[in-house]
Amino acid sequence: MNPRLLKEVKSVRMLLGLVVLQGVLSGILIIFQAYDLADIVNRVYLDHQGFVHVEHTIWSLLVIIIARALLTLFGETGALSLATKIQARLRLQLSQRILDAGPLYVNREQTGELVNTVIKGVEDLEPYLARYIPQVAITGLVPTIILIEAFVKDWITGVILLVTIPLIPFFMILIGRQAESKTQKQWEMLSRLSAHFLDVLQGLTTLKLLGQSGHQAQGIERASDEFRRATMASLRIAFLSALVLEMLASLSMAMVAVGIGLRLIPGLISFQTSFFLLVLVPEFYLPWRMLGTRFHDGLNGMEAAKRIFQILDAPPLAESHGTVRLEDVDHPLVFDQVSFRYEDREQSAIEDIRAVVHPHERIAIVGPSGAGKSTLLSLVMGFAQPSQGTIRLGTISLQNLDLLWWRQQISFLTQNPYIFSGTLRDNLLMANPKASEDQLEYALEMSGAMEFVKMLPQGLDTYIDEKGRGLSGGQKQRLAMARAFLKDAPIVLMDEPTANLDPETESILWQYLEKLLENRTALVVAHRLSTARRLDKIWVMNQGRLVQQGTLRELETSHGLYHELTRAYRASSQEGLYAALSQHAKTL
Ligand SMILES: Nc1ncnc2c1ncn2[C@@H]1O[C@H](COP(=O)(O)OP(=O)(O)OP(=O)(O)O)[C@@H](O)[C@H]1O
Repeated sequence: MNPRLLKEVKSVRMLLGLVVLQGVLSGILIIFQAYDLADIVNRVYLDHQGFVHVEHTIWSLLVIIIARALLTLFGETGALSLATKIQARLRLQLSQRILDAGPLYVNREQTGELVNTVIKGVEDLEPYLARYIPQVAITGLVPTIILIEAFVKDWITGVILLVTIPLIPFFMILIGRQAESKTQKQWEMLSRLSAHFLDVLQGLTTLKLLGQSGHQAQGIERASDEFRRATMASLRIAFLSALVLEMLASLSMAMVAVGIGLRLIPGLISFQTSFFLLVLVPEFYLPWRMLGTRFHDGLNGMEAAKRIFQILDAPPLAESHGTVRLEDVDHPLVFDQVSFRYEDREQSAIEDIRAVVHPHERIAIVGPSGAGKSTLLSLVMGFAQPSQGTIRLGTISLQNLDLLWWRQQISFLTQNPYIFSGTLRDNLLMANPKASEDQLEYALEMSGAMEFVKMLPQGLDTYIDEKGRGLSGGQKQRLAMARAFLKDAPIVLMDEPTANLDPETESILWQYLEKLLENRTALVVAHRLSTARRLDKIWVMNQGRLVQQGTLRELETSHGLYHELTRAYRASSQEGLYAALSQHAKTL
């Protein structure tokens, strides 16, 4: 068993103990049941005794049957509650883990596959935890008790049982190995199918415009066909296993029956003992047969457990666990030889950045695609730790700061702000749950969102669908800005929030953004030169390095990269800016 899952199971060992105890008690009752049954048949058919003589045995049989039914009921409930307890805890741990790991981790993983693991994977654990695990313990105990009883009653039957039983686990292991690899394949195929489907959903607009939706439908069909084949292959193994177990158990039972029959005719064994043994022997093999079936039912869970613990135990993308909280953030933000490399990349995304952001200074970061601008912001937000060097607030390394506190000091505006399903009010209050109605109104006014919120039928209580469907890009940006005003954090990070908007909306929004940036420290990834010009200083990045920095005037008068950029920008479009930047950087 997966050692990590074992640890989880151990945490509910009391419950597991009760479930196994129920199985064992039920097994012991089977012996009494067989005994009563044999006694009744013996008295009525062989000794021709009347009802009065067997009445108490019939009552005893009835009590045993009812007791076994009750035990089964308790056992089932206990096993299910054992499984749901572990499942609930794993679901919580997984979501916590994914939330803690942050956006860089989620970007790295395939979202569809993650969803599949958290939802279906955890669900698949139920048959494994509730049925297979208790059955392992029951299979170890019940046949042993029956075996001892068989030896006591008739040692020849005992020997036959003892000799035939190892064949069953032997074949189970043999077939089990095959089944495991087939189930692994089945799980991979399902994950691929989920990931593919989610990919298609998220990229539907692009696919439609590229005329690729038909092609993708074929892709889904292919993935689904592969999944079907993998499922059939694992089902074939499960059927084969059931067949082999059934055959082995039947053959063994036949051997016992022949052995008893041969001795019954010459009177070497009594009828009652023979009947008792014949009723009992199938119960000896039953736990093994059930173990086989439950093993196959639980295989998906075993496979899912591997992936679940892979996620839970993956090295964190380095959330820090510092505890330092400062009075305020009016200290320089120092980048001291900062480098960062993504785990699966050879080249560093950030290379030896040395710079200082003074309090209330507003920095524009420019550079071509892939220069490392977003990664730099991620490092500041603590989504990952530098591979080398440190980022410090004054003298304190970000790693030593209490991350929760640090993130409270930061507002982040992106190109595509996320609006959660819920009311507009819910969305705004996320930034400051204690905000008063006045503060909400102020934030809406300051971000220019009031105008359109007023027009909505239910104002702030209007329900917004997933991802802010029904709102324009500019409206979403205004709401994001309102969140930033509400949060009132002293540091603002932006990944140029107006980059996707038309020039007119952009210039209106900037009137509000400038108010937001007043008296705050800001790092703004600028995709437009006009944005860069609005801020105090400009950092020019290329291939992870900070290749130039200074005020607009300094950069314009120096014969550096920025000079090239502005020339290119004036000569053509913003694409020209970045093309020139890349070209220039290569010659540096
Ligand atoms: N999650 C990730 N895993 C692995 N590599 C990544 C990841 N995110 C970014 N990178 C790589 O790191 C480098 C820097 O990327 P980054 O997104 O920081 O650049 P950028 O300057 O913000 O680009 P853009 O302007 O296109 O957003 C790139 O080479 C990119 O491929």
